[in-house]
Amino acid sequence: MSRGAVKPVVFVVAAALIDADGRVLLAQRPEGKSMAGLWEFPGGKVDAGESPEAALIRELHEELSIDTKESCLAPFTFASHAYDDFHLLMPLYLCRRWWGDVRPREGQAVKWVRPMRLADYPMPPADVPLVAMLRDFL
Ligand SMILES: Nc1nc2c([nH]c(=O)n2[C@H]2C[C@H](O)[C@@H](COP(=O)(O)OP(=O)(O)OP(=O)(O)O)O2)c(=O)[nH]1
Repeated sequence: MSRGAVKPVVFVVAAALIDADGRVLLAQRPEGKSMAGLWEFPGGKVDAGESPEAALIRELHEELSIDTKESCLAPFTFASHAYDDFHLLMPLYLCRRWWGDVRPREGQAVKWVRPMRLADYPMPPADVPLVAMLRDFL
């Protein structure tokens, strides 16, 4: 039985922000980053010693200048995906309540997208199953 190549597991948290019209926020990965140009759920890597929820609250603040709290983050599903050089483990939370207007702070384009239209936006391969689940759920 092959155990496969050992890759570092990278722990990333992400949120599907859902507005009052049931649209989901996607953010475009900026030039200079890996997978530039693809659309993703806002979020980022969990720091050592940080809880997933605290990391997500921090990332939403840093990237979009919104504030939310742990009780507004509902665990939904997760991605487990082997990229060439690392294995991504990424819980996806649903978030319907936050404070402040979405203001992208890192030069990224953002877009509110109806669930049925999510597939029109090219996303990282890890996200493809998540999008199908979101579309079915919302
Ligand atoms: N935030 C987010 N990251 C995602 C998604 N799908 C997906 O494969 N990723 C990957 C892209 C990155 O490799 C990693 C997130 O890292 P990050 O956003 O904190 O940091 P980064 O782009 O600077 O990372 P890097 O890959 O350029 O080192 O997770 C997603 O929907 N949202």
